[in-house]
Amino acid sequence: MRTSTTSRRHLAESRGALGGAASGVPGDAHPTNVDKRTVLSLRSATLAYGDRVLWKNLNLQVKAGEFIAVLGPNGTGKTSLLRAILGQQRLTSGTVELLGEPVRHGSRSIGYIPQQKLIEQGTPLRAKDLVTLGVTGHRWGLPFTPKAVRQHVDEVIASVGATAFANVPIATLSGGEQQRIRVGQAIASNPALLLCDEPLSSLDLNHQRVVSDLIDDRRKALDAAVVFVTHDVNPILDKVDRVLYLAGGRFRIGTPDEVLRSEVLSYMYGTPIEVIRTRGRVAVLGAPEGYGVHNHLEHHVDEGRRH
Ligand SMILES: Nc1ncnc2c1ncn2[C@@H]1O[C@H](COP(=O)(O)OP(=O)(O)OP(=O)(O)O)[C@@H](O)[C@H]1O
Repeated sequence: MRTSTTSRRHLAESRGALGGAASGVPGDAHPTNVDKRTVLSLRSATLAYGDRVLWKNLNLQVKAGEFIAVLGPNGTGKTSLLRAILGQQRLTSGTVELLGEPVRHGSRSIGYIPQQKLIEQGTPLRAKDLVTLGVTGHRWGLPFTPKAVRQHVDEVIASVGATAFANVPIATLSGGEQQRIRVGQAIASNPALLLCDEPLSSLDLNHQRVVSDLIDDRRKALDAAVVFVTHDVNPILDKVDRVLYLAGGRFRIGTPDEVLRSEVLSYMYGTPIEVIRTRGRVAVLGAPEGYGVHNHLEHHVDEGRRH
């Protein structure tokens, strides 16, 4: 049985998960939530490109059903973290395990939802073909799709609300419709872990809600863990159990209330940062030039002040 959001939050808080910086304090040193399956485990994980250390001594255990948001400015290594979990990027040191085994490239236990990018006109694939690819993987191209697979694909397509456009060339669909299909493709193999790389970027507010609800529904239905990279936590704030915040070569892990605080982010950025909560949204003000984020959040604060 799944725990409620409140009790899951409580569990996350009781883990005392806040901590971890480039200086080496581990983030998740004492996970006590032993009643749930550990899906993803990073231990003393460090990634450097040459002399440039993106993150160091990162410890993170993610349980089945847990929703983790990965936040931080451009270039801090969020996508590199996903690549390491996907087995596409070797760690400089430390380990990353999926369901107790070292990660390997092409694992069927991971569903990956990439950034929203419009598919080129003329691409011959139908929505249904893309979801079938999520089931058959490397066996794509077989002349014959077994009936059981076809039935499963239909169920997945129905679960993401895409039945009406299942047979339409995907390039002709809207951005929101295409992103539904990508969610369908990612969940088609019933993955234990869903990795989402800014899946809401360039979607309008309505479709951000639709797609984030879809991911969350699938998380609940599959008891899947979710690691969700985003520049704006607000569309998913009500779903997030814990945040991994990367900035300035440092990281912090904890509940949104623990991490999204002025004193925590000021320390990480090395400059005064103001975190404001308004109308259930979070705004981060004062990130230094060059960090390239959060300007859009200031917009939300302005909106709040106008009303
Ligand atoms: N294979 C690589 N070799 C060298 N440097 C790399 C490599 N991959 C990424 N980088 C660099 O590492 C840094 C982190 O990149 P990454 O894409 O992980 O950041 P990010 O936090 O996802 O950024 P954004 O928010 O802009 O998408 C960037 O400066 C990038 O140029």
